[in-house]
Amino acid sequence: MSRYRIFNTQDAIEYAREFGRCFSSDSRLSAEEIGDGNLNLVFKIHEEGTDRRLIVKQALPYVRCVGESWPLTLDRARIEAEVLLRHGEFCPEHTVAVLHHDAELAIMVLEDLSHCQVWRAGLIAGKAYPKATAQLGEYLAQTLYHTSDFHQPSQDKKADVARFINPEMCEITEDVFFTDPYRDHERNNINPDIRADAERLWADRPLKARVASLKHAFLTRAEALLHGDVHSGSIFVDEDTLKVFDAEFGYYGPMGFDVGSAIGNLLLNFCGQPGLQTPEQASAAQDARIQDVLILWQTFSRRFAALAAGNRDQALAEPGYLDAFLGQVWRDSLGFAGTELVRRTIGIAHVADLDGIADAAARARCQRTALALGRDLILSADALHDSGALVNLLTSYR
Ligand SMILES: Nc1ncnc2c1ncn2[C@@H]1O[C@H](COP(=O)(O)OP(=O)(O)O)[C@@H](O)[C@H]1O
Ligand SMILES: CSC[C@H]1O[C@H](OP(=O)(O)O)[C@H](O)[C@@H]1O
Repeated sequence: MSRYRIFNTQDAIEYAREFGRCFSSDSRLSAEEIGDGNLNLVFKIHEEGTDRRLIVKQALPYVRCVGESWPLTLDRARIEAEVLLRHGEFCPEHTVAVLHHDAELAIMVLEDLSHCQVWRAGLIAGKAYPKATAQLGEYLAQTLYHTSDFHQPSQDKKADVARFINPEMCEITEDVFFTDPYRDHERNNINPDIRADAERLWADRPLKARVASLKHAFLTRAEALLHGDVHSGSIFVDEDTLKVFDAEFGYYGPMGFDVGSAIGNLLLNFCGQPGLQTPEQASAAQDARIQDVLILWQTFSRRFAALAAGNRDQALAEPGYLDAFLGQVWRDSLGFAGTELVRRTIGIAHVADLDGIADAAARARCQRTALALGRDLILSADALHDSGALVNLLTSYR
């Protein structure tokens, strides 16, 4: 019989005391449930009179934001813990630390990062984190390179592809990223003011053909162990720190999906700026987001190339191949970034960068920008040969 049960705050306190190994036995602990994501319970445990804190995260047997009508595998908690541990081997400075996990209870104990801010909230508030995009590029290069065939021995990699197969979570992405937003589906969440724009997208056959090819890449290309949902709400930052968390969608997939999700979320913030701040502030923030995208790609691609210079596979080390491969990752990233813009605007899961805009007319304008830019990125990914071409495209949306 399974030991699984849904935790309350008292269970979380006892669990943290036993497995967190940082609280003294006679200390008084308090807990609050702080989960604001779509899927899980998250408890913050605090030792009274000290600054010692831990996080206890537990998967529910269903999608939290929908309810018990959408059952969901508990194995996602094992995957999340194991992806974070694996990414932590290669990039400990930018991966949240997993202190303990238990697959049967679908639970993990994490370092507490509440001294940092969720990046999305910071970007919406107009805060600058000058190191963040280079740090994220470093995280992506380290984790994607070290779990790819450029580094992993072939048999080890295939065993890991099986270990991280994650079919149920991938199916969610396959549906909510690549399928639902391109047709009239009950799971979509569409602002009535932009319904006509969504309907135009549903009739756009060249666009849907490109989305089909991106979905096909997501279904078939096991290039590296992805985080699987690198959005700005899955990243904590402060002036010096960047830490990625929430990796339950991890699996072996195309690298451009992680890079593109990160770029897409920077661009969602770019699109929301005219509705979030004064025109002068919005203009400066949009410049900053364009720079962020460039720095992210530059750091990722340069670090990846430097790591791959020492790669083990003689055939993959053939001169010219690495450049060709990174060119493919660039094109994939732009396409996947486009699908992130579209799905966060009219699909099931939205973002505060757009939905948080108070004025309804401004919100609709920014959502239209996100849809149009998303469409453009998907359709023109193969023609945007370098970052200069991307800057020109983004500048035309300012
Ligand atoms: N390690 C952590 N430290 C501090 N807060 C955290 C930590 N992990 C999660 N949280 C908080 O809990 C929220 C939900 O966590 P998340 O992992 O995104 O859940 P879900 O899997 O349901 O999306 C985050 O937005 C953040 O506020
Ligand atoms: C019904 S799952 C939709 C959506 O939820 C996940 O987001 P979060 O990290 O905020 O929990 C993921 O992006 C899924 O696509």
